[in-house]
Parts: sequence; C-alpha cells; structure tokens
Amino acid sequence: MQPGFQPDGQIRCTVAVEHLGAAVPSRVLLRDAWVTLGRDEFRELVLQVTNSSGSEAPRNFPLRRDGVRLFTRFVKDGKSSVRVGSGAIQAQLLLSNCPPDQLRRFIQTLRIKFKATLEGSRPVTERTRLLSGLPRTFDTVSPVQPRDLQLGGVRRALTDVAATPTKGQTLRCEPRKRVRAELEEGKQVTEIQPVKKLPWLCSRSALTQEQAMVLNAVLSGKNIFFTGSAGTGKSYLLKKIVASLPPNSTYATASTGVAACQIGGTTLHAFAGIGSGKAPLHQCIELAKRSGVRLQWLNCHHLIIDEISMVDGEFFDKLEEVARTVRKCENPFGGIQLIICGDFLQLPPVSKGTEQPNFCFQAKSWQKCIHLNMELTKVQRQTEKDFISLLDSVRRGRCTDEVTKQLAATATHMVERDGILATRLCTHKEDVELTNVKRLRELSGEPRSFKAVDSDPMLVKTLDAQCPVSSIIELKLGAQVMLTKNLDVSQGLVNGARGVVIGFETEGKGYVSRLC
Ligand SMILES: Nc1ncnc2c1ncn2[C@@H]1O[C@H](COP(=O)(O)OP(=O)(O)OP(=O)(O)O)[C@@H](O)[C@H]1O
Repeated sequence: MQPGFQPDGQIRCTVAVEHLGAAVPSRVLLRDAWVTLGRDEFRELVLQVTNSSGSEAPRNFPLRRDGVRLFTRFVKDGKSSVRVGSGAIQAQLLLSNCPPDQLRRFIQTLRIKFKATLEGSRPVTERTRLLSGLPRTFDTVSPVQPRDLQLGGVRRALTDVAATPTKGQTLRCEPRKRVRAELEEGKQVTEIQPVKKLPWLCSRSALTQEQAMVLNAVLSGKNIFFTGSAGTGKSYLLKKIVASLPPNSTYATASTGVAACQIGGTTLHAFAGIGSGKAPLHQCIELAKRSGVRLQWLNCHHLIIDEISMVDGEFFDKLEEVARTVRKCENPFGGIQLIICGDFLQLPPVSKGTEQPNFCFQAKSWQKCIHLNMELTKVQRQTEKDFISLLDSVRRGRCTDEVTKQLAATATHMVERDGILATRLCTHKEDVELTNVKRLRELSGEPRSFKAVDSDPMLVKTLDAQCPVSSIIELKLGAQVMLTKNLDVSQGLVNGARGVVIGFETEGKGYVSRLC
C-alpha cells in the first residue's frame, strides 16, 4: 500500500466505543485506531476496531440486518457515528479526526456493502451461528464491484450519498420483509441500469494528473511547495488536500484573509499568534508560548500556507525558529509537515518605499524546510488559448504592443455580479479617490456621512495616518463598498470582500449586501 493511502473499507481515526445496552454504560477511547470493514465466517459484515499500537485485541462489531444506524451530518468535519446491535448488546462507535474524504468513501462503501449483503444473501440465524463450529475469521471487504451496485436498495443508498455527501440523514436499514417485497414486485437485477461510476471515483478523478501527483506527495508526508500560474487549480487542490488530512492536526492558512476564506482556513498571522512578527525573536517566542497559541503550535502536524508569495522571508524564518522552540523539536519547522502553495510571479510581500521585497524562497530556512517543488501547468479556469497566453505574458511581465492593445480594449467593460461591480485597480491612491467620488456622485439619493469615533484621542493622528480609510466616509444607497480589514474570516468578512449598500438603519448604520 502507498504511504498515506487506505483502501475504501478502512480508515484511521479516533474512536470512542460506547456500550449503551449494559446496565452501566461504559466508554473506551482509542485516540489512534484503525476501523476496518470486513466479513466474518458467515460472510456477514463486521466493523473491526484495532488500536493502531496493536496493544489490544481487535474489537468486532457485527453489522446485523436489524440494528445499524449511521449518523453522517458531520462527515465534512471528519466525524461520524455508527450504532450497532440492539438491547443489551447495543454499542455506538464515535469516529472523529478522520480525513473527511476518506471518511466519506468509507461510509459510502459501508452503505453499499451493507445494502448488497442485505439484498444478496439470506440472514444467518443465531441457531446456525451457535451450531456451525466454523473457526472465527475476519476478511477485509473487497473494493466495491459493479455487482454490488446491481440491486435496487444499493442504487438508492448510492443516490442518497451522492446527493447529500456531507449533510446527515440517519440511515436506518430496512427490514428484510420490505426487500423481499421489492424483489417480488419485479425489481430484478436485469431491470436495473448499472451505476457506471461511483461518486468517490468521480471525485478522485476530478483531480488532473499533475494535481493528483501533488496530493500523493502530500499524503506520503513530504514537505512540499507547489506553484502554477493563475487558474491552474492551486486553491482547488488545496481544498482537496485539506479534506485528505486529519482535521484535528491540520491547519489551513493563507497570507491574506481573502485567500484563507477560499480554503476555509485562517490567516497565517492569526495561526502563528506572534503579531506582525516584527518584534525580536525572543518576544515572538514569548507570544507563541501563550497557552492558546502554544496549544495550536503543538497540535499542528500539517501546516498549509496558501498565497505564499505575499509572506515575507524574514517572517517565515521567524516562524521556523518559533516552531522549533515552542515544539521543542530541532527538525525543520519543528517537525511540522509544510504544504505551501502560491505563485511567486503574483503579488510580492509588502515592502516599504523602494525596499526590495524579501520573498519566502529567499528565507534562510526555505531550502531545509522544503523537500519537493512541483508545478501545475494546465490552466483550469479558462480554455481560450489566446486569453491564456495573454495572461501568461502579463504574468511574466512581457507586455508587448499586442498584449497592451488587447488589454486596453477591455478598459471600459462593466463586469457585474449581483449588483456588485468588478473592482477597478488604479496605480495611485489619488486616482482611487477620484473614481470613488465620481461614482458616488453619479448615484441618485441623499449622501450620508459616517464619522470615525476613536476611543483614544491621543491616537487619533496616528490612526488617521495609518488607516486606509479616511475618518469621514460618505455613502448612498447603491454605493459600492469594500472591507479594508479582516472582521471574521470564517464568515467571509475579510479584507477586500466586496458589497453594495442596500439600506440604512434609522440611527445611520448601513446594511450591505455582500459578495466575498
Ligand atoms: N481538477 C479540476 N477539475 C475541475 N475544475 C477545476 C480543477 N482544478 C481547478 N478547477 C477550477 O479552475 C478554477 C481555477 O482554480 P483555482 O482558483 O484553484 O486556481 P488557482 O491556481 O488557485 O488560481 P489563482 O492563482 O488565480 O488563485 C476554479 O474555478 C476551479 O474550480
């Protein structure tokens, strides 16, 4: 088996086993366990839970026809639970910290195999079990085969899963009587169109070959930097990577709030907890040792950083030292697996005046931290060859007359979605100011003024000088607005998020319809 890969009938996660039927319910927690779907000597399905250290005997949970319930609402967070048995032998397996993609495939396999077993074989009675004398066996289930998908219930199970891959309905398996009735009504194998592709096969093959190679390298535990021009699917792939790693120890970050929002993560600065990182190293280390922050550093086994081109090289070096010190581990980056992504030909780190930006690949620790550099070459965002080649020329700074002419021809295009106009970029702040004032004047309706209220009068001057927004702003109904600060990354309220004013409260606060 390739490192990092499990067959679809097996997952590695945290398992809490609760025995619900006993007079005094008990609970056993296995922090790192294998859960394997298999068959016993009667070909009936069994879930086997094994402590990954191998220190204890495996625990088997038979999946009998009348007593299996699956709870799948939180699969996207790597959590699910299975209730098996009934009466005095009822147990519940609470699965957590499982890579969501693997968990989804595992649950789909379980549903399909369960339905196929239910419809394809006769139940084994308790009497047969007791009298059989067969030696106990456990065989891992084979991968899902087309024959598993031939029966009506299986197709229905598959449709359920495909339609609601993450949200949970509870699966209660129907009793045998109903299945028979369906078969008697003529729902025979030959009448049912076979399902050609399994949903998770589709989702796997949705990655291009080069994207799949990057994912494989990540799952093999390597520290990796991957790049590619705009639209080659870097963020798309990062989302797949996040879904393929254990949620509790994976931190998805990006240099900006907008990029963090795209991958459902947080900013690198918020994760690191060392402020701007400009303070001397010993102070940064002290900041990172604060209890909540330290816990994050210790928990983190996989650190994802998107839009690396905007991360300052010195900041990266500081993080590297902080990681080693806080985690008390001398391996590069304190032994955290780094998955870094971005395009160094896009935006550079912020630098002062005429100072040259200090890129991350220029950091002292970059070489020792990164094992593998990979490049995505196939643009996924658009297919028009001329447009792709035009964008590539701009990316490389090769603006020929032809490229300039083509771009200039688009200068007056109005691109709009949900009433929100595309952002116009200007080279100078004065031009931004002029454009904004002009656009506001063009709107009908009364302007409303909003004055900044600063809690500390001593800092008013400094704030006015530093803040990207003036102390008085004028708005009208229909005015285009943009957040200039990360308010709540998880809600999409990030620096750069766009919106349009759709109303005012009586005391003057504005309502904004927004688009991240
Ligand atoms: N394997 C794929 N199959 C289908 N669509 C894909 C695939 N990879 C990427 N895409 C789509 O291509 C578009 C561009 O992808 P994405 O935004 O991830 O690119 P990017 O490299 O991060 O771009 P940028 O550098 O501009 O941020 C998105 O709409 C994404 O959904």
